[in-house]
Order: sequence, then structure tokens, then C-alpha cells
Amino acid sequence: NFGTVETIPEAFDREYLSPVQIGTPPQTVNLNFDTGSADLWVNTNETPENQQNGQVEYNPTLSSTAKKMEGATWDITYGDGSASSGIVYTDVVSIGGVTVQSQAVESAQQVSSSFQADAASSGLLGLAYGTINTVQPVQQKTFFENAMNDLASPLFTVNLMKQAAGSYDFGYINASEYTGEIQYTPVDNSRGFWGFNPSGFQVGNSSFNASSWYAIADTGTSLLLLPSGMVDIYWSAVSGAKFDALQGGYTFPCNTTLPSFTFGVEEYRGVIPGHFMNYAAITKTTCFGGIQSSDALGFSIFGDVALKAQFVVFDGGDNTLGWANK
Ligand SMILES: N[C@H]1[C@H](O)[C@@H](Sc2ccccc2)[C@@H]2OC[C@H]1O2
Repeated sequence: NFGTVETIPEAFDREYLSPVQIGTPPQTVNLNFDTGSADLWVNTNETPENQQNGQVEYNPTLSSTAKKMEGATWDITYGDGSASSGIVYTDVVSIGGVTVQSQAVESAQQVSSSFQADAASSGLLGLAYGTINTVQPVQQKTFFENAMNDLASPLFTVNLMKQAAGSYDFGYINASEYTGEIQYTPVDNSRGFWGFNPSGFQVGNSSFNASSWYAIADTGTSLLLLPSGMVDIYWSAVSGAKFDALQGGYTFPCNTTLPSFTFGVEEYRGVIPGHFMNYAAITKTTCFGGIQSSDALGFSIFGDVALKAQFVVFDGGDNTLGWANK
């Protein structure tokens, strides 16, 4: 069993949305696949109207296979401070032809302002480890964990693109989606994330700085968040770049040519083209950088700025991450 689903970037590649079928007959909602969390939650008929902005809803009362999980609740707060909570159903969930007969589908009875404003997204589909799922009293598994044993291979792959359609593939590796060899490295899942140890970094064509630290691969984070020492070195190579406390990070003159950023995974070198580090224009002339400090978080995050330059294998069989250029 295997399948593939498209994933479409929103403005600035700030998030990527993929169609998911829930219930019988199937109701399609576009969800933000998030390797940094483990709850599948969705706007429903139970989400207050004043907390919505036209989002497509899943309505369990219209699904013959929906079952309320009596007494179950969920409540999640994300790294950026956004939050949501509610009650839980089980229903049939299909992604790209891969079907889980009884998946915990968390109905949002409360969503915070950034979710309320995000009209295109009906919720999140967690792809981190179920050890950080927030359902109580009985913690629930993710779609991938429920599907894994029936997949041809116990893995999914992520192929995000800059301002173009990419894909999530479940159960197989599509050799046409990457170049060269895939470099596998062990995952540290002790915090429920797809954690790994990059081996260093390089700015443009300068020398490689060997260094080992902890980072997570998080499709739900827009930027590449790294220790400030590395971030300072990158932006010191960009004329006119400065840390702007008001904007909350490094900005630079939009007409500046940006150097590439290369990260190491063991001997592998992942290359992020310079223009990927231009996240968004703040004014006509000032742009906001795609590489910013992770110091306030306490750990590094390889978010979409990095992931959209790579083909990444999330292997739940041997708990490894595979990296390749494309
Ligand atoms: N794993 C990430 C998660 O997907 C988002 S939740 C989110 C909030 C608003 C809009 C879209 C998504 C949040 O930022 C980083 C971390 O927490």
C-alpha cells in the first residue's frame, strides 16, 4: 500500500496545504501537514462561527463512519504561541489513496487568532511522534503511525517546493524527486520530534564550519531557525543586512544578491540557494530574512526555507531521516 498527495504553498511559502479525505461519504479538507506536532485537528460544525473566516469544515454528523470518542479532549499550544482545543471523533481518513479506517480526528471547539485568520487551512495533520499527541485521557496515534504497518515501506517523504506544488509520498521513495544519493542519519525522538544532529554549515563558497548540534525537521515552521552565532555569520556576508528588533529579526535590502547556505548531515552537504533566504518584503526596499535565530526557542528548526531545497525521507521503521538535494 502506498500513495502520494500534492502539497501547495500559501503566500511566501509560509505554509503548505494538502487535501485530506475524512468520513463516509468522503469530505475533503485542506490541512497543514506538520512534522513538528502529532495532533490531527480540523475545523468542524462545532467550531464557533466567530472563530472562523470561511474555512471548509468537516462535519462528523454527515459521516456514517464517524464515532465520538466519549470523554476524550485535546488542547495544544504551538511553538509560535498559537493554540486550539476541543473534542475527539474517530473516522476514516484517506491521504493520496492511503486509508486509515479509524483515525482520531480532533474537532476544534476553540482556535486562536492566527488559525481564525488562516482562511485556506482547515487545520493541521501531525506527523511527529504520537508521544506528543495531546488527546486525554488516552493519547492517540498519528495518521502515519496508524498507516505505517500497511505501507510498502514504513516511511513518508517530503518534497516541498518554492512557490510550486510539491508532494508528500507515503510508503515509497520516488527516485525522480531527488538527485545524488540520500544521506540517512539517526533520529533523536526523545522529545517527540524528528530530531537530528547537523554536522556543520557553510555560507556561500566560504569554508565549511564543522559543528554538531540538535535540530528538528519541521514542515510546520516557515523559516530556518539556527543558533545566533551561525545566523550572525550568514547575515554578516550580506551588505546592508541588520538585526531589526522591531521586525524581530534580520532584514536586508531586497535588491541584494544573497549567498547560498549549506548544512552538513554527516558527510552530506545540503545546499539552500541564496534567494530562498529572501522570505518576504516588508517594504518596497526592505526584505525579511529566511534564516533567523533559534536562541529564544532553545533548539534549531529546519523549517520550510530549508526543506523546500531538499528531498527528505522520514523513516518510522528505523527512526532515521534521509536527506538529498534535488
Ligand atoms: N510545528 C509548527 C506548527 O505547525 C505551527 S502551528 C501554526 C500556527 C499558525 C499558522 C499555521 C500553523 C507553529 O509554528 C511553529 C510550530 O508551531
